[in-house]
Amino acid sequence: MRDRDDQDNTPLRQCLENLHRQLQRKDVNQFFAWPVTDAIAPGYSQIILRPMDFSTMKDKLVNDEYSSIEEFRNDFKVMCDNAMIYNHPETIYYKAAKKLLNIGVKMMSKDKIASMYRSIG
Ligand SMILES: CC(=O)c1cc(-c2ccccn2)c2ncccn12
Repeated sequence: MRDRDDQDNTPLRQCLENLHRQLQRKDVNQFFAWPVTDAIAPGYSQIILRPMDFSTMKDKLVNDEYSSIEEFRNDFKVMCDNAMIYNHPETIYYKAAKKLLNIGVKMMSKDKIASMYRSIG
């Protein structure tokens, strides 16, 4: 029986905590820190059917809802893609999402993920 502590410091969990921290540091304006609300983005919940943000990703991480780095990377990509769907290309949000996505794709390339799995054994 694995107690709570065991689940806290599995190699995958440590890897995801590290990736989450590194990626969130790149969101200097904290545009992606919290769920986007209809109050700040009119009609958002009608247009974006699968919202995602760093706080939700952290909750999923803490609740061990990610069984792989690829699942984590998918949520990250959804978060960035949402911003490029809802916002026009000339907005600060679209540009921030494009830049963040580029950083994340490099940080979580197939090769990088393979080497992470090798390092976490
Ligand atoms: C990520 C995103 O689409 C976003 C974040 C924000 C945001 C996030 C934090 C503070 C202010 N605005 C936002 N505001 C209007 C339209 C879209 N957004």
